[in-house]
Amino acid sequence: MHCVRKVCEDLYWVGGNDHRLALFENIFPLPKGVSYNSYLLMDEKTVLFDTVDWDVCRQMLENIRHVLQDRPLDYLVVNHMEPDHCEGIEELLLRYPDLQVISTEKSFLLMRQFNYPVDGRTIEVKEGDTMSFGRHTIAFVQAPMVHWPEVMVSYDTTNGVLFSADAFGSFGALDGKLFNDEVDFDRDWLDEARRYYTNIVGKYGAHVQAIMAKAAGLDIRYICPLHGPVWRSDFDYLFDKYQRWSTYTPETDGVVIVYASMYGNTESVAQTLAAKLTEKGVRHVAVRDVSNTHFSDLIADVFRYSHIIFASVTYNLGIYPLMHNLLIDMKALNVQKRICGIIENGSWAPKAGSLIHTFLDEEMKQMSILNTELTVVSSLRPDKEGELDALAEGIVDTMGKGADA
Ligand SMILES: Cc1cc2nc3c(=O)[nH]c(=O)nc-3n(C[C@H](O)[C@H](O)[C@H](O)COP(=O)(O)O)c2cc1C
Repeated sequence: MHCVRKVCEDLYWVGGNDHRLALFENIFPLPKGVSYNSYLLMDEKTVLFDTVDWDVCRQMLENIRHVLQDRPLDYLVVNHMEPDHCEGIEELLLRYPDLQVISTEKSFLLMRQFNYPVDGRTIEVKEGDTMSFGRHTIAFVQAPMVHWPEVMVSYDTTNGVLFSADAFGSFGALDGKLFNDEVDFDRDWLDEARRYYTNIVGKYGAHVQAIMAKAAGLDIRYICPLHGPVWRSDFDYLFDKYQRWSTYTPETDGVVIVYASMYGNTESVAQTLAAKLTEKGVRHVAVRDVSNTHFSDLIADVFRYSHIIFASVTYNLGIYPLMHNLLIDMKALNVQKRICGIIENGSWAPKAGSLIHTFLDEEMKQMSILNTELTVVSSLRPDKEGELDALAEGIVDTMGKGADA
């Protein structure tokens, strides 16, 4: 059965939703599913913007057939040549023998590498090129590294629709609700949108800034991303989030305490610190066990909060492996400009604290470390509580002051 939504005059969402896929990119859990968005423009020519993953390809084909009725598909614009948006290409080329594919030089190179049979059916576009399909004229804008090097976005100069590729996307299936104003985005979508952005595009903040600067000059009325809701209102809300995330500016004045604990003693310190902070009036305090929180959630948290407290046991003279992995992931995704606190635990030769300190200091950018570092020897005894209080004070004193505090 077809499942289509009208976006605006002449334009239809013809993508698909998937609740069965366990892991996006074979790594990120999808508790709320995922959508693959594909958009069909019905002008004097018919133009499809991107395709979908193989899992929902039949759904997309049925949707396209339903909207086209007996018309052929004339053009396919490929804004992003990642396979989750391209698995429909081959099938479309077979079904529509006159179909031509519009994309960038790099994108066609990738298409050939991935064995999509596009040869002889390509129209190459570059920055600033436009094509008219009747009433609608589309401008093509390069957006390299948002999130692959070949990416472009397409802008319909006639009605202000921006086909934004992976930018402004989110994990989560649409489940019938296409537009941002049909959902409570802040309540139901923001966490998954943050997890999507920070883990998928987070590394490329400077490139996201570049495309946002280009977008600022456009009269945008709709943003059509490749995953998640279509935006047709509240652009300031969305741009504010993207501005913060892409400049590594915290979204929330608050603390995420990430702990690694094998027997519960370090966990107990983390809980006590959380209680002390809450008592001191800090409203946003999150406590995460590094062993049972998926790293993609931890990455979303460290992008979100102004303060990160690392509380780790020493493990064979090193940092607990999962905590070490988190630090490596944070570095890989360019996390920076945070205020950090360190709590270490060791029973005979505590080392985790100094190693975390060195990592933050030498491997990462603009991480400000509170000088109230705390060493716990096996368990926190009452005579050490003053040191934990001092750490809590240091956190409260630097709240709202950014990483330069
Ligand atoms: C496998 C293993 C390796 C450890 N290696 C060290 C170590 O190299 N140096 C040290 O001081 N403590 C070491 N410890 C002790 C822990 O760092 C920590 O003090 C202890 O597990 C209590 O904290 P917890 O209850 O939060 O797990 C080790 C513990 C385990 C189980």
